[in-house]
Amino acid sequence: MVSASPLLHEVLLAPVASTPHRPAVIEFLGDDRLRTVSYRELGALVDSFAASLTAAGLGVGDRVVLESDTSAAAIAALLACSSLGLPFVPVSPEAPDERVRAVVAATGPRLYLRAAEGFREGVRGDFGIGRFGQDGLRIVREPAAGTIRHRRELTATDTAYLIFTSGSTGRPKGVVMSHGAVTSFYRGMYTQRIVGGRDRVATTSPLQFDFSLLDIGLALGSGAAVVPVPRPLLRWPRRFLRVLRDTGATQVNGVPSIWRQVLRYEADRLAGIDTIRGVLFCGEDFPLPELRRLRAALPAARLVNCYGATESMACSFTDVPDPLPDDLERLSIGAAHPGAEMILVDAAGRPFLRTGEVGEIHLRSPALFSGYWDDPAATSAALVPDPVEPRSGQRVLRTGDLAYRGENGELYFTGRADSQVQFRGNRVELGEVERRLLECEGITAATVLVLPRPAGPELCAFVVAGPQAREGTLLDGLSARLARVLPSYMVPGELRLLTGLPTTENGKVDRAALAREAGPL
Ligand SMILES: Nc1ncnc2c1ncn2[C@@H]1O[C@H](COS(=O)(=O)NC(=O)C[C@H](N)c2ccccc2)[C@@H](O)[C@H]1O
Repeated sequence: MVSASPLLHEVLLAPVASTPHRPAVIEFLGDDRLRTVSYRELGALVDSFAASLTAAGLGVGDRVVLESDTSAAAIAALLACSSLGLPFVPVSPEAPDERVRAVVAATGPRLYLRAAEGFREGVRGDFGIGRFGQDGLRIVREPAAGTIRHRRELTATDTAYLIFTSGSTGRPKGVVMSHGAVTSFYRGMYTQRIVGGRDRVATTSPLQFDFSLLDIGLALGSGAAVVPVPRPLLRWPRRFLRVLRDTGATQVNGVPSIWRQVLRYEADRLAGIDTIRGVLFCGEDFPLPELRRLRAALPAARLVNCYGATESMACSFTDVPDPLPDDLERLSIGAAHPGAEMILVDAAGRPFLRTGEVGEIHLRSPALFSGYWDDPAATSAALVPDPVEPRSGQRVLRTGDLAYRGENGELYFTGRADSQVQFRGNRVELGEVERRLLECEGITAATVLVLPRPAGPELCAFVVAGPQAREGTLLDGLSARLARVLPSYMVPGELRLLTGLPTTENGKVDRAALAREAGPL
């Protein structure tokens, strides 16, 4: 039975009472060593951390920056914050100083919690400093005296966490998620029956990316175990697979890029790990040639395409068709999880139900964010009047994502509204060019950008070849093949073959890095 509580820690710690001895977190320590933390032990750690935070004088609403990768102690720290009404703000140990400084400047935390010894020299402020680990949470610098807060009881509307998204444009935005929003999303997720009490959920995303919070909620709310995959090992296919095998992971969650090198070099070794029975991915399109290779390596696994934005954590879970039809053009993102609804709205702002017509997805959901931290303008641009009944006072999330409704009633994501570019007087959907490139023999991943060139902007394609491709001749005739399926203005003027695509800290293709690498010719 999944807890109906609107508070994050109550939902995720429910198994402490029902299955205290089951593993809550299984940590890979390397060299065949694992550390298992039971639900009872996790609960005790949460209580210990909460006592330390209370003793430090923190009160409801005080922000706590949490710098850590996912671990039993980090999960205990975020649950301890949750139990005291302290919004936690996760940042990665890999995050550059200036990004952490921006988050600290924006949120004014009372406390900066760090897992590892040592401390960033470049981030200063009048916040308190604490360190936490398996043996407890230690305040090494007292937080400054707090403002008087007239709060004692936690409610569903209190803030559980802030996630700063790099945002496709400029200044990072702090997505404010309430307890009620997160637990509403979790309850919608649990209806999909993705994992059960005996599962082990490998999580590969950094804690600053809410995919990690989905994984933690998926596991703990189901009485399963979280298996944090050490981030440095993700770069080495054999080491990544070694973690999955040695921990007995049954569910592996991550963005599509975590599979790129595994599928290119170690598909057979992946196929040999027969404990894996589910994969969930999100964040961007999973290139279909790679998805076919994943399906071939894990024929019995349930593959779930999870779509959504940090402003509602996510919103749909759609099983990948099995078998994958040969002529499949794109994956479905289905319909929103129970309790939420995706509406398509046309350019005039009118909702429509017609099939085959592209509209912008607007999300009606109890899991919507409270707003962007300290940014009312961006908030009102994202939380817009319900297009079905604007007079109702209801707000929906304007996602910026484009999709059409198929004959089966399911939605098909076609790209972001801002990835539609005007190119040589024509409207080009870069995702469409990428999709056509992926249909070409031997290409397993592709990203297309418009880059400035002396003779004017140019469509530049960056492609990755599959293991069998003859790289020497792969690009030959590629433009000619594309010209048969794309209008001439959509055929990239530049084609580059790469061994991999650069990714952001959250694991998505890093378009800015590609643009820098490609630089002005
Ligand atoms: N399955 C998809 N196919 C294709 N494009 C997608 C997909 N999931 C997102 N996206 C894209 O990514 C955008 C959201 O980006 S984000 O705000 O950084 N958040 C995320 O990417 C992760 C998201 N919070 C999440 C966390 C946990 C599970 C699922 C989703 C969406 O608006 C889509 O454009």
